[in-house]
Amino acid sequence: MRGVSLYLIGMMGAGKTTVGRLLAQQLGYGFVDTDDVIAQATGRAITQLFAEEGEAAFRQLESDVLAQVSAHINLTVATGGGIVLRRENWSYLRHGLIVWLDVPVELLYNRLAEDTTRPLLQDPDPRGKLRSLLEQRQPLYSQADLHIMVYEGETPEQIANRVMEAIPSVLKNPTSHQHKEN
Ligand SMILES: Nc1ncnc2c1ncn2[C@@H]1O[C@H](COP(=O)(O)OP(=O)(O)O)[C@@H](O)[C@H]1O
Ligand SMILES: O=C(O)C1=C[C@@H](OP(=O)(O)O)[C@@H](O)[C@H](O)C1
Ligand SMILES: [Mg+2]
Repeated sequence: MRGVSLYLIGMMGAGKTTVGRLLAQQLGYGFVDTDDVIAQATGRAITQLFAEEGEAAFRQLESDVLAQVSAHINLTVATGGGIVLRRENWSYLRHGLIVWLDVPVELLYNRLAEDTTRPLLQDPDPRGKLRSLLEQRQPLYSQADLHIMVYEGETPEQIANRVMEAIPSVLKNPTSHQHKEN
């Protein structure tokens, strides 16, 4: 990887935080979760931030955090599912290798049905909400460097292993990141 950071994108519940942690261990990288950084910096949980400041304020914080994180190498970064929405965020994500964890809506729903920490899913029809969010975001997620389809029953370890195996096929030519060696 030569220090190139990994950015995990995908829907809420896709496993970015869980798989990202494993990938950081395997790569010997640091691990950053943009939601955690925001929560620590503000002293407020994501749900509380959405309720008190609104989504727009959260998105601004998210961009600010991503901008700072993208200055570093040797990181695995778990992003929030909506990071793809702002165009400016892509210029930061492109500092590293972008991996889309693509998980079917039914699986996302099963994982998050009892979860109260995703404010956007506090909706009378959470399954429909997941579907409409995915429909809106799919064209954005598909701009990732690596598309990992996740299947029912796969463990986080198995998914992390598949990401590791797929990385060499898309690793950007190091000469595009660094000066050519003489
Ligand atoms: N491969 C998996 N199989 C089963 N459950 C998973 C898997 N990956 C993550 N989870 C669970 O799904 C939920 C969402 O995972 P998380 O890593 O927080 O996703 P994200 O950060 O993409 O929202 C958590 O409860 C987590 O334990
Ligand atoms: O999809 C989204 O817009 C969001 C996803 C969440 O992160 P995860 O993708 O880690 O659940 C969190 O950033 C916030 O609740 C908004
Ligand atoms: Mg997460």
